[in-house]
Amino acid sequence: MPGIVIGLTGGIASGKSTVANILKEKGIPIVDADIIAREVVEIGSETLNKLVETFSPAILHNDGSLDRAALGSIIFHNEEKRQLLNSIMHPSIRKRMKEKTAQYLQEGYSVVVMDIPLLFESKLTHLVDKTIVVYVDEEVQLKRLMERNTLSKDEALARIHSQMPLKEKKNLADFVIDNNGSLNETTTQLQEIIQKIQA
Ligand SMILES: CC(C)(COP(=O)(O)OP(=O)(O)OC[C@H]1O[C@@H](n2cnc3c(N)ncnc32)[C@H](O)[C@@H]1O)[C@@H](O)C(=O)NCCC(=O)NCCS
Ligand SMILES: Nc1ncnc2c1ncn2[C@@H]1O[C@H](COP(=O)(O)OP(=O)(O)OP(=O)(O)O)[C@@H](O)[C@H]1O
Repeated sequence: MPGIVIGLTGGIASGKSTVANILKEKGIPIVDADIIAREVVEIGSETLNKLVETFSPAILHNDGSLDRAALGSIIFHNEEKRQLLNSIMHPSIRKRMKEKTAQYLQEGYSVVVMDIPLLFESKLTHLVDKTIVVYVDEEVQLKRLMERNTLSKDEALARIHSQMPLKEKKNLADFVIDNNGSLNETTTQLQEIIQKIQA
């Protein structure tokens, strides 16, 4: 019986990693796009060199590593530059995500989760069998993002508005987790969804 691939998505700071960690504790492997996005821009990588050519060496720290805050302040305030960034980074991220997912399925896992923030924006739903959206109200999302990343309201809103509205994603999902409440409430919803998917 081939394994089921679940696409986990939501909005920035909506709780995808929090949900992914609960799944990890259940022994379900997670293929995390954000982690892979860090791997593909390691010092000396072709992708990082392309980013420097495109956005200038101002996006590097003195040690040659990517200054994530510097690049973020450029692309989250400029749609054209964000699309340019995506065209440079997404092919290698997507390739590596597919490889990791295929590897877990080959190892015999019955469920594999792909944690992809831009699952719907990047039209990647063909890679997964079922989708789960982690939903929060925008004011909760804004508060949690500002607190977690110590961002100004303006910076946090720029990031939130660089993605498809969560209300839209909610309507596209096979399953929705309402993460406005406690971690326990989120865990209960997740357990019910996993039981339905594995049934
Ligand atoms: C711009 C970067 C360097 C900022 O790094 P930073 O450490 O501040 O953020 P981090 O990587 O933790 O991402 C935080 C969240 O931002 C959102 N986000 C990231 N990239 C994008 C993007 N291109 N468009 C919209 N939202 C994005 C996601 O919700 C992500 O979970 C980084 O976000 C990045 O490399 N983005 C491009 C890769 C990408 O598109 N990742 C999403 C894969 S689906
Ligand atoms: N149910 C909850 N109650 C309170 N705080 C929460 C809850 N879920 C998540 N958080 C907190 O909100 C913040 C964002 O959660 P998390 O990092 O899981 O979101 P994310 O969707 O993975 O974010 P990103 O898009 O940046 O990857 C974190 O500080 C997390 O601890």
